[in-house]
Amino acid sequence: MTQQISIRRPDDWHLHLRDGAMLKGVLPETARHFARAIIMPNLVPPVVTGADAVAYRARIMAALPDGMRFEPLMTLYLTEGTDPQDVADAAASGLVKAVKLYPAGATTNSHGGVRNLDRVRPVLERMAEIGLPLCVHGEVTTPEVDIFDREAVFIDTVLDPLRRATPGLRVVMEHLTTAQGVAYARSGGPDLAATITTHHLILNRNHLLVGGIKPHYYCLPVAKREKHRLALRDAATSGEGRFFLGTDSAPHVDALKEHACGCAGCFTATNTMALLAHVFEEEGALDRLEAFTSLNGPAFYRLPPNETRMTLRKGDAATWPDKILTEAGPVTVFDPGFTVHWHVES
Ligand SMILES: NC(=O)N[C@@H](CC(=O)O)C(=O)O
Ligand SMILES: [Zn+2]
Ligand SMILES: [Zn+2]
Repeated sequence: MTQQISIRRPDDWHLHLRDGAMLKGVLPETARHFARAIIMPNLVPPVVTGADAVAYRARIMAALPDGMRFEPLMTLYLTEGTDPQDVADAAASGLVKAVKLYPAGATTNSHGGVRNLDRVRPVLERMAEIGLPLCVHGEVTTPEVDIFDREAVFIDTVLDPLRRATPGLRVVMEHLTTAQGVAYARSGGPDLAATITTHHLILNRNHLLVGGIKPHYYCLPVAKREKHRLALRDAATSGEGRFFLGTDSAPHVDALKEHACGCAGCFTATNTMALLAHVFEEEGALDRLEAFTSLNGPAFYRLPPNETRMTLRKGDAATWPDKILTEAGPVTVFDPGFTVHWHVES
C-alpha cells in the first residue's frame, strides 16, 4: 500500500547555519525542504546588532545556490550591552523576527550571553511592547546543578520569574527536552510557545551513552530519560498551537564532534522531514504533522503559512548521505538508528 501525505511547505523555527564554508555547505540541506528558518545568531563573533543581522542575511543569501528559494528569518543575540532602540528598529524594518537569550556559558558560543537579567530589563520591556518574541535557551549554568536537571531548574528559577516580571513578553522555549518543559509550556497563555527538535523525539540518554559514547548524539540540552522523550512526542503530535518544529540542526565538523571534548549539536537538516513522518506515523498522528511543521510556527510568529506544498511518500527504505562534505570539513548527518521509509517528493 502506498501512503502519501501532502502538507504546506515546512519552516524550521530554530536553525544554525554558521558562516563561510560551513554556511555554504549546509544551507542547501535546509533550503531543499524548508521555505524559511529562524537563524540562530551564535556566530563568532555573534550577531548582536541590526547591522550585524543585515550583513549576515546578505551572506546567507549569497551562499544560496542558484534556483533555490529560502527566506532567512534573522535573530539578534542578546547581550548586556544590547540597545533597545536598535532592537526595535531592526524589528520594525521587518529584518529581525526574534531576540535570542543565551545564559552565559550554557551552550556553543554563549560566552557573550547574559549573566545578569536585570541588565537586559529595558530590552525585554521594549520587546513586550512591540510583540517581538524572545527565544530562550532554557538551562541554568550553575556548576552545582546536574546537567540533566538544568532545564527544569531554569524554568523554576529563571524563566517563570522573568515572565512574571515582564508581562506581555512573548517567549519561545527553545528545544524542549523535559516533561517539566512541556507542562510549563502548556501552563502559559498565547504569549508562550516552544520548539521541539527532531532528535529529541528520537533519542533518550541511553541512546547517547549505552554501548559506547555516541558523539553525534551529544547536543544541548542533553537528551533525557525515556519518560521525557515520550512527553515530547505527546506534545509534538498533539496539534496544540504552542508546539512547533525547531530542528536545532547544529553542524560541527566531525573532527570537533569526535574529539576528547566534543562539540554539542546534532545535524538533522538533511533528513528531518522523513524522520518526522516516521515519528508521527508511529504515534498515529500523520494528520497532525502539518500543524507541527508548517502551521503552528507561522501562527505564533504572526506570519502567513507557506502557499507552496510538500508531498511525503512511504516506500522503499530511505537513504541519505552519511556525511555532508563541506569545504570546512565533513559533517555527519543524524542517524536515527532505525530504517525510515518516508521520502520527500522532489
Ligand atoms: N544545540 C546544540 O547542541 N548546539 C547549538 C547551540 C544550541 O542550540 O544550544 C550549536 O550552536 O551548536
Ligand atoms: Zn540552545
Ligand atoms: Zn540551537
